[in-house]
Amino acid sequence: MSRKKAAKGKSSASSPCASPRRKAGGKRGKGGSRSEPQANGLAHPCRPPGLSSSGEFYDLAFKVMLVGDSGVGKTCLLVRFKDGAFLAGSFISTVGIDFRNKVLNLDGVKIKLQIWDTAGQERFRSVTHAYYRDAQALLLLYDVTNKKSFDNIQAWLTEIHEYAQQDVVLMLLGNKAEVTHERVVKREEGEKLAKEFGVPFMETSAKSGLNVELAFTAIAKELKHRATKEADEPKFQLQEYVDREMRGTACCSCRQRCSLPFGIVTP
Ligand SMILES: Nc1nc2c(ncn2[C@@H]2O[C@H](COP(=O)(O)OP(=O)(O)OP(=O)(O)O)[C@@H](O)[C@H]2O)c(=O)[nH]1
Ligand SMILES: [Mg+2]
Repeated sequence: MSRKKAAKGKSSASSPCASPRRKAGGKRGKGGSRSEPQANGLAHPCRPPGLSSSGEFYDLAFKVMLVGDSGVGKTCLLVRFKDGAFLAGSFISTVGIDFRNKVLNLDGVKIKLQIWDTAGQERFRSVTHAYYRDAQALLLLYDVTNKKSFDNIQAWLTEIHEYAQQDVVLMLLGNKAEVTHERVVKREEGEKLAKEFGVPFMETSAKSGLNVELAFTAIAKELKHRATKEADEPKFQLQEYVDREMRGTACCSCRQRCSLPFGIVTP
């Protein structure tokens, strides 16, 4: 029996192609390979789940882009998330653009994130511009020890507004949060700016691992929700999810996700 026939013969309840959420449209991605994601994140509505480049199967795939000034820690954040390691030592600035894939299992659904690591240097800006329109989510970083990177956030938001998809999932991250002595941007300032622009926010540290997993998971949850939600389902509240998750594992004084068990007060 051909695939087409089988799909026709199935009831709408059992056929993934006939279900409303699977029907959501979208072009096939560039290259049109079997596992290439569509614009709405589905690997392909009538085909088995895709296979990532690392050989892992996935149900949904999304493109996430890391943006922000040079040196804020985009590459380190990605390496921490992908490999669980911190790139210490001398700073090697990204040239152009690079990407890594990671498959997450969220409530039994395998989500492939294709994460694009952009160069923060001004001279590569035109390269970055070309990738914005394909990104379904953006993580915009500043460095809490670098005021200029924080002041530039507004310019980044203007650029995002100009080049990214209108409904792109966006989150602001204040990175290098484990640094205490050289910190020049308070968490409250980051929160205030994010509120002003209606963007979810959290502080991260690629060095300590603080909130790194949470940042990517929150983005993936939002994208999954958008791709699979039924019409009457309420919107996924990204900031609420992040706040809840941080509260769940927070120590009493720093209100941040850290390795200390709940109830331990840091000095
Ligand atoms: N203390 C601390 N240092 C960090 C952290 N993340 C990155 N760094 C350091 O900051 C420097 C820049 O990090 P990168 O990840 O290369 O910065 P980038 O944003 O990718 O920079 P470009 O590729 O030029 O855009 C490196 O020396 C890192 O070791 C962090 O969370 N804490
Ligand atoms: Mg880099």
